[in-house]
Amino acid sequence: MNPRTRIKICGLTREEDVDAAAQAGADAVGFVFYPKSPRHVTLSRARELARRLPPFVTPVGLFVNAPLAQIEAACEAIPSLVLQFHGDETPEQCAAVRRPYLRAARMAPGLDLLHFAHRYADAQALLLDAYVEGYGGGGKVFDWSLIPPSVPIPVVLSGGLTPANVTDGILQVRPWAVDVSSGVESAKGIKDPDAIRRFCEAVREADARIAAAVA
Ligand SMILES: O=C(O)c1ccccc1N[C@@H]1O[C@H](COP(=O)(O)O)[C@@H](O)[C@H]1O
Repeated sequence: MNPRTRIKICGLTREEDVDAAAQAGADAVGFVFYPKSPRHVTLSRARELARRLPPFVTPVGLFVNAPLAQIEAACEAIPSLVLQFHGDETPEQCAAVRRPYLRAARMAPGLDLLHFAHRYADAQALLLDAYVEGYGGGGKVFDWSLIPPSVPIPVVLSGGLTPANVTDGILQVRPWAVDVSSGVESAKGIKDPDAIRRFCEAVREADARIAAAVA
């Protein structure tokens, strides 16, 4: 049983959003290094933002088909960085950086998730996202019933989560963690502190209901 669903808030670009996520109880925050994203941050900007994080809040660097040198430079600049591969990276490319990583699985119908998990067995977690044009951050929910019951790697549920649907998502999927970007924004790349707070409260609501059900 997962006693506490971990929370990642992704796509942070501003100091106040980093502070809001940490204060609301986020376990991780994501910095998007994909240049085509409206949430893209430069390495120096991400380093400034990561320096604000209190202890035990993990910075995550999101990459889409980035060159190895760029990923290594990010790891050097932000020593505690965990990686999120959200493109077409092979298992060998993910492993080459020698860092803990999350591997995004874009949930198109027909994807064999167990086979995918087997290929990326070195990943710390599989991050399940809706299939959208442009790789991610699309605010689209996928059909959670496509997730097989026994994925052998921890699952991070993602894709179109909001304060209104995350409780249901956790109760249905029972993921290790949840990840949100557009569902807590007032504009692309601009987080809404109240939405972040409500999102985290909705996660705790799910955890409380799960705990009550097993008590
Ligand atoms: O946030 C982005 O712009 C982004 C760009 C490219 C790949 C992934 C991206 N974000 C990730 O997408 C999922 C779902 O986001 P949303 O909550 O549906 O907006 C999430 O893991 C983000 O980290």
